[in-house]
Amino acid sequence: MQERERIAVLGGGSWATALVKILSENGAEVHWWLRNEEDVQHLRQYGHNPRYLSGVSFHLEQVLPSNDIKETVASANWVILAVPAAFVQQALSALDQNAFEGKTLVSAIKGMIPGENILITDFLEEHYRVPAEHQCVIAGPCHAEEVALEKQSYLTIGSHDLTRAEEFCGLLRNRYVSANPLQDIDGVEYCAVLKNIIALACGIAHGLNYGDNFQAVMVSNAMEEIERFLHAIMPRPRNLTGSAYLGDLLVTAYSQFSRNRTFGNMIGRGYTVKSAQFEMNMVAEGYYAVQSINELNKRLQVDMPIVSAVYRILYERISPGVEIQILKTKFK
Ligand SMILES: NC(=O)C1=CN([C@@H]2O[C@H](COP(=O)(O)OP(=O)(O)OC[C@H]3O[C@@H](n4cnc5c(N)ncnc54)[C@H](OP(=O)(O)O)[C@@H]3O)[C@@H](O)[C@H]2O)C=CC1
Ligand SMILES: O=C(CO)COP(=O)(O)O
Repeated sequence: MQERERIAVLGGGSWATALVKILSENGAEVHWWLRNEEDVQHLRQYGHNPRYLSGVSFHLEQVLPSNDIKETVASANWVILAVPAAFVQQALSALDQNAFEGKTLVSAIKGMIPGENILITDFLEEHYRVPAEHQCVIAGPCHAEEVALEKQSYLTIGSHDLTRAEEFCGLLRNRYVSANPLQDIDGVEYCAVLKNIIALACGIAHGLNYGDNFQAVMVSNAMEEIERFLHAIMPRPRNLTGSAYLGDLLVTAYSQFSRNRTFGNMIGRGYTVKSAQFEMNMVAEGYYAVQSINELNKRLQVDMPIVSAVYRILYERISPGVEIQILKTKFK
């Protein structure tokens, strides 16, 4: 009999929960690290994550929840990181530098390490010596909430090593998930970071009562902004209309499930950053990412009017109304 794949999933939020569902239902043995002891106890007793996608049931012979990150990582060949970027350093702090030796690391994170302003894959290479070719990223337009409902979804697995990416695609594919490999790992990682910032801008405009006509122009201008940034930081031929680029931007910009759009909408309606964060109970990666991209762009000097507007609104307390009014004059 073929041995089961052993996969570690690190993180207890919506995306980690959705990934555990897909992987365990496909027959893998999933070692699942959650930071909260009570959540682990609840999962062990009832087979549900009490706080995220709580309607999803897990078979406990295949899903092994734990608070012990060392043991969780040591038990698996594949390690999936699904913690919001801002908490990655804290989450991994109990692990030593060689903890990931011989394993494939898969980042499901759409964010950057704040302060260091680097991608997750670069962080893993620099701090945990994980070679670039041992890494994958999960990209594509896919909300955890729709995975829970088993709605048709598409994922793109980025990796320098296409064989490894294809192997991981095989662990994900099922009745409602299609998965395809792609070599542009840095491009999809940066694009995922940027689309969250654009979704904040879309939410802000919606909160200010701008309509679909304006948002469509915002999104098409955003695609040009993303293209300029990618060309400056990681030039290579890529098809930006692909679902891991344009598709991911569209789902975040328009979906009712989008954390970033929801957060932006609250800001547009006059909430402070603190009150919007308190109200949401989930993490809008774009809030942290806009600071990193703004910092990187001091060197690159790419023309990024939407990203700059979001930065000024969130970090310099410039009025959302004023910033969107300025953008209005720049769009065509
Ligand atoms: N949700 C989605 O559909 C998708 C998400 N992603 C990406 O997945 C990553 C994880 O996001 P997602 O699952 O949505 O997260 P959620 O917003 O659903 O949940 C927030 C998570 O952050 C944790 N958290 C909050 N505050 C802290 C803190 N101070 N220290 C440590 N952990 C904290 C929470 O832990 P606790 O519950 O213990 O408070 C919880 O696990 C992000 O990079 C996101 O962009 C990618 C694709 C789809
Ligand atoms: O990246 C995501 C879906 O592809 C999730 O981010 P949002 O919740 O902000 O849309």
